[in-house]
Amino acid sequence: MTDLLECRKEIDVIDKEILRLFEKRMKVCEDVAEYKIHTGKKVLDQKREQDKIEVLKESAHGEFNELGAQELFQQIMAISRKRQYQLLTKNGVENDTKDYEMVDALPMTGVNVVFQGVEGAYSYAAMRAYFSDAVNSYHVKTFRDAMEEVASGKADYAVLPIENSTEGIVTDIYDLLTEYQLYIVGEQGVKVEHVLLGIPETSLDEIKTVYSHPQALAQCKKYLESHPDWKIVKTENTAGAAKKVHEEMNRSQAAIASRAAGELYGLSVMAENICYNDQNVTRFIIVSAHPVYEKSAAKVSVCFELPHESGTLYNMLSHFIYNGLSMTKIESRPITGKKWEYRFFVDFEGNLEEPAVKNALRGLEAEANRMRVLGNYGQQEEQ
Ligand SMILES: O=C(O)C(=O)C[C@]1(C(=O)O)C=C[C@@H](O)C=C1
Repeated sequence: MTDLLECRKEIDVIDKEILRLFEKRMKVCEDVAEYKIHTGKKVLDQKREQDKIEVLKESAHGEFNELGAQELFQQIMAISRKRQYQLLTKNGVENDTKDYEMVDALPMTGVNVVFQGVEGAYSYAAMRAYFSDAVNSYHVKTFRDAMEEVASGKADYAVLPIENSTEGIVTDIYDLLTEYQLYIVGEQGVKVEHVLLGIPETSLDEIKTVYSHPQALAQCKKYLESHPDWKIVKTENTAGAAKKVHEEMNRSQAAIASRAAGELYGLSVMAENICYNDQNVTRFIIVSAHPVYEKSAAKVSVCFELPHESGTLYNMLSHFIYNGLSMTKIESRPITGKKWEYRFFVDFEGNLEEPAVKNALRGLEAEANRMRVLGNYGQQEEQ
């Protein structure tokens, strides 16, 4: 029988040799980086990598080692690229974020701010919480309209809901973010406490129809399930539902919306705390046409598409891990016109000024099919 200690000793010697050769190889890669910095040649050369893998596989013995060699050298070359991205950053080679401008603080007074919905909507509450009273605010009917207002320059900022802690992401906003060349410059959380609103002095057994936005209906689904005979009707926003009940003055109608919307439209609260999650918060983003970020910005949002190949997502995420960046969120959305292909949205902690962030973005930019930095915003969470 072979001796384990002997085997381990032999492995230690081999590993030392592998490490010596790895470091030797990395030194050569640094020379390659220098060449690429001077010539502007791209770090990633897929053809060269494929050719190398083929040659190495041919030299390997047996199927198992062929696959092993492929995986090993793919990793070695991925590390080589990451070292090269670091050197490019160190040498001040510009990347995709070169148009981003850092500011001490965003202009917040005398600006035009658009939100979707009507007054009394949660977007309105988010707008009020984020901006001072010194802004000119107005509302539009749809999320797309809000995006258009910013894209055309009529509004400086739009306030849009992107995620709810109970129901998850607002998919329309994710899709619109890829359609419009706009930037996330801020975020605001709003605690969402839905109530059932009706005509004053109406009782629950008079209700036949309940109006609200699909997200609010979903957040209150347990409550609605306890009233199976009610007809549920979707509206464009919660405050709009309250407005409708107020305008139609029909005692059989009720709306699910905020207490503030009820006050605005003179409706009574018929049931409180009807959302099944009492930690129900909606996160809103502040969108601008200008790629700016505040000095204190602590969160980066990116989106990218990937080739339909095994391991591509793993490779992309390795850029965050390798650069010590903490990923706080990942989402995917189907790409229209490309069946079973997805666009990924990742949030991670950092500021565009940090070398680690620059390195990771450089890697994503070079290795994803399409990559865009959606914004750098948000404050560091208080400890
Ligand atoms: O040969 C190059 O151009 C390199 O940058 C070196 C290297 C490697 O490590 O072998 C790394 C990245 C390229 O995608 C291809 C190969």
